Amino acid sequence: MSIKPIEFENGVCRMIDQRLLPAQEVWLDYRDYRSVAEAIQTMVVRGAPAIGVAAAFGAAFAAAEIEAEDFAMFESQFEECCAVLAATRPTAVNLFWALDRMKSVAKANQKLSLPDLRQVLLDEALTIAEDDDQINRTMGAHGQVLFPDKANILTHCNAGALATGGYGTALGVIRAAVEAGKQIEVFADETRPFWQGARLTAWELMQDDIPVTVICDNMAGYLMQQGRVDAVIVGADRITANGDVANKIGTYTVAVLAKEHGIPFYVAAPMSTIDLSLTDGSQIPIEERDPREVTHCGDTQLAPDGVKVYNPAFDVTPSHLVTAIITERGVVQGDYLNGLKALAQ
Ligand SMILES: CSC[C@@H](O)[C@@H](O)C(=O)COP(=O)(O)O
Repeated sequence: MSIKPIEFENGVCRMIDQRLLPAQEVWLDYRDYRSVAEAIQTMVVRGAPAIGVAAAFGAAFAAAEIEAEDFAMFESQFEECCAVLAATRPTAVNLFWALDRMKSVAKANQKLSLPDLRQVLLDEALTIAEDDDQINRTMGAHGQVLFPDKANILTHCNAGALATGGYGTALGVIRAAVEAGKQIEVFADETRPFWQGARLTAWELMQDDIPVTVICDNMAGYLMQQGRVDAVIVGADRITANGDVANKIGTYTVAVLAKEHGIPFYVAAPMSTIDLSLTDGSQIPIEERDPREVTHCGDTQLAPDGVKVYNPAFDVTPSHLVTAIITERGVVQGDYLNGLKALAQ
């Protein structure tokens, strides 16, 4: 069993507030697209696929709020609402993928009455959510064969059930290995500044009784040097046509360390994270977030008042450091340019 961070029932979208985990398990109710946009921006919901699922429900709420006499009028208002949702976070391409899918579905059903069109859009959001869970299970089955029994696996950030429609990408592969009967130990980087590893990965793996040890971000090299890491697996926010991978800040550092120590570095991501419109990682927009995430931990101040802060939320790992990319359509190794293109066809 694994948690689903986004649920929908009786016209209400419920999301577990990931800012409060693991100390408090609070579910928040959403009924309109502006508050969904705020939930994405403030990281109530986070993780590339989960952001896509939330945005799809946001778009469905927007459709329910729009009053229009014809499709042209509906479409222009719908696009404005989708632009509000799209402006929340720039790096994870799943956000734009989900909104584009909702806009295409609206266009394809433009002959429907407004109530029917609203229902079709809500059904599409529900499908995006359900499909994501299934995609992750398929990805897990493809990826778990890469892990030997008794493997110690290092992961960065949270690419688990909490970051998706369910089951997880990187943690989905780990779950699948455990379900296949393998004994797996996980090292979770704490993942400063938002602590996705210490707070979220540790919490969800403990819920499923998968052994996990939290380490500070600067401990990964020491562990690798001691031969205590057999493989690294992470998720992705955007993968470009040549296989460059944007993921949580600090992922690049882990990939360089893995290369130095001859440890395989795997990336697990659904096809909706692959952006073939970008040739390489230098074109990926990198989000910069509030300096307070660096200077404070909750209400505790960690750095002097007024100090200059730089807070990029993601970095790009060049494809030559990536051993394989695991998707629901199969595993690509080496020639990412042709391999990813072939999977996308
Ligand atoms: C399956 S999630 C993959 C990535 O989205 C994840 O590793 C990550 O970087 C999340 O960043 P976040 O800032 O928490 O949204």
